Amino acid sequence: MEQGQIRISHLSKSYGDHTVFEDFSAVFQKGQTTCMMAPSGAGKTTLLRILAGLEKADSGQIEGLEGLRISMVFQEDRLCENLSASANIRLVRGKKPWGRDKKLEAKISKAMAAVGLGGCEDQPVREFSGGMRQRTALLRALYSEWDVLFLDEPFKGLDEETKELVIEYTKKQCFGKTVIFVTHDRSEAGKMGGRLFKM
Ligand SMILES: Nc1ncnc2c1ncn2[C@@H]1O[C@H](COP(=O)(O)OP(=O)(O)OP(=O)(O)O)[C@@H](O)[C@H]1O
Repeated sequence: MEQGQIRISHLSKSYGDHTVFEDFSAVFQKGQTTCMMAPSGAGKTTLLRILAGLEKADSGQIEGLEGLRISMVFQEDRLCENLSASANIRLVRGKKPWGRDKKLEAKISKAMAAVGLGGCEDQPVREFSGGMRQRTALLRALYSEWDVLFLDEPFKGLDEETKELVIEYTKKQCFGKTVIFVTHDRSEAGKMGGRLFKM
């Protein structure tokens, strides 16, 4: 296998009688963003879950992810309701939610301000709107220590102005890194840049 690639070979996955994909092969370059586009139900989330090791394929092979640290933004935010936004993000750095780390907190505040969440650091996420939660989940994924990042429609439902801000920030954080970004939205794909892959 060539260095610097994630290689998917002859992957098949069914749920009962329903075949999600069969004999699917693809190559993703490391150190780049790949925007993966496909219609709803094509199996994008299933593929990301298999790549992340959360689900097993029925057959096929995945090479190039061995030993790499994976981070992921799910379609659901999966936040800890009673923790503040900042504590949710700190958790993935192995920090206790109630502990204080001034340097990290300053970094988190800066990141939150960059995505339009300035001043909300200490607010419990149960008080957040859907869009605020979504951005917190995105920052949490970006702030974990990762080699490969999977983004499953992370900008869906954000208003256009916020989306611009968040894509700009995400793009900066992902520059030169291995990212697989799933979206239906051609304009989001265009704004994130990178290679377009149609599933
Ligand atoms: N746990 C499951 N059990 C049974 N069927 C499933 C399961 N997960 C996914 N599916 C089915 O597999 C197909 C692919 O689902 P998946 O969520 O991967 O698609 P997707 O391309 O990500 O769709 P969307 O863009 O709408 O999120 C769908 O038909 C879905 O109903």
